[in-house]
Amino acid sequence: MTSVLEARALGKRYGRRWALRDCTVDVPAGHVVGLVGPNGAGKTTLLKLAGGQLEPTAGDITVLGGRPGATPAQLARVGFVAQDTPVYAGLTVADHLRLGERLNPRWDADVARERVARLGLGPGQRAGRLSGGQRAQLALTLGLAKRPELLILDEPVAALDPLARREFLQGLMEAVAEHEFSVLLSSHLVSDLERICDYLIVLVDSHVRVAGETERLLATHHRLTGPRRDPGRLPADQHVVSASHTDRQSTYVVRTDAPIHDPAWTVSRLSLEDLVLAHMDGPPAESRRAALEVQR
Ligand SMILES: Nc1ncnc2c1ncn2[C@@H]1O[C@H](COP(=O)(O)OP(=O)(O)OP(=O)(O)O)[C@@H](O)[C@H]1O
Repeated sequence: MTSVLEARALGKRYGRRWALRDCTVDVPAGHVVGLVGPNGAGKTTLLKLAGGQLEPTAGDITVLGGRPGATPAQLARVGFVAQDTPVYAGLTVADHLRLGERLNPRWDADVARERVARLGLGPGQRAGRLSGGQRAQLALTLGLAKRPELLILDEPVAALDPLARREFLQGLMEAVAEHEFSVLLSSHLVSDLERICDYLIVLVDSHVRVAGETERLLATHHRLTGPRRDPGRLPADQHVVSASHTDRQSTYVVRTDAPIHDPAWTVSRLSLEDLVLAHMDGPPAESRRAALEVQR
């Protein structure tokens, strides 16, 4: 199956600072992909590289098998809704739909009209007078009516109240079920991502910390609690994601494909939020086994 997003050693540098570095990831098509990470981790940078708004400084990126933004045909296959729900304040809802139709060769006018009617947006209303939630819905409508194979959404629900957020995500999921396209969206709200995403990418400090199908990630991450133990004494196939210790007790989050039989450990599953937080908290991979020594 074609990859929706394939990056090899991808990097973007602003001046001397890397916003994204050594990013290697291969996401199969047909997923709703959540991109999560702390402020400044490089999420918007990765999304803009995927949308063709930025050129890489290093490495390669392909989206749906093509170079992002390289040709009009490639541009037509990818929808991009930027972080600040970009609509034109002076234009009406109907103006936006006309503009969308003019600019997008695969424009689906029925989808646009039906969504606008369902949302109760008046065609004559100016976008500048809409609420934040309505503006987000209008931007989503434009993205959906473009009928992309991949829809990229940069923090689409950040400004929305919980109800508007739920409606927005429901609308997105209904559209995905109906038209079967891939979605790549960033958010700080892991509970929202947990509801709608079946694939997750965690970015930390401009690097991909972990990526994979959420079910698989949940099945291969475990919390181990037991008598204090040095990370060097864990089996080699247990990759330490995060660790904390008291004088007597150690708690590890580990990633492993193998079952854990050690009777010294109490083993528990993680929620997706715990899993994300463990990766965001944990030291970089190269220093994880030395983590206990550093803390002493
Ligand atoms: N145009 C720019 N010029 C210089 N530095 C930039 C520019 N855009 C982003 N950066 C820097 O690149 C890094 C990654 O930024 P990016 O916006 O991709 O992060 P993010 O994960 O989307 O953050 P947030 O969650 O806060 O939106 C940050 O350190 C940021 O300051």
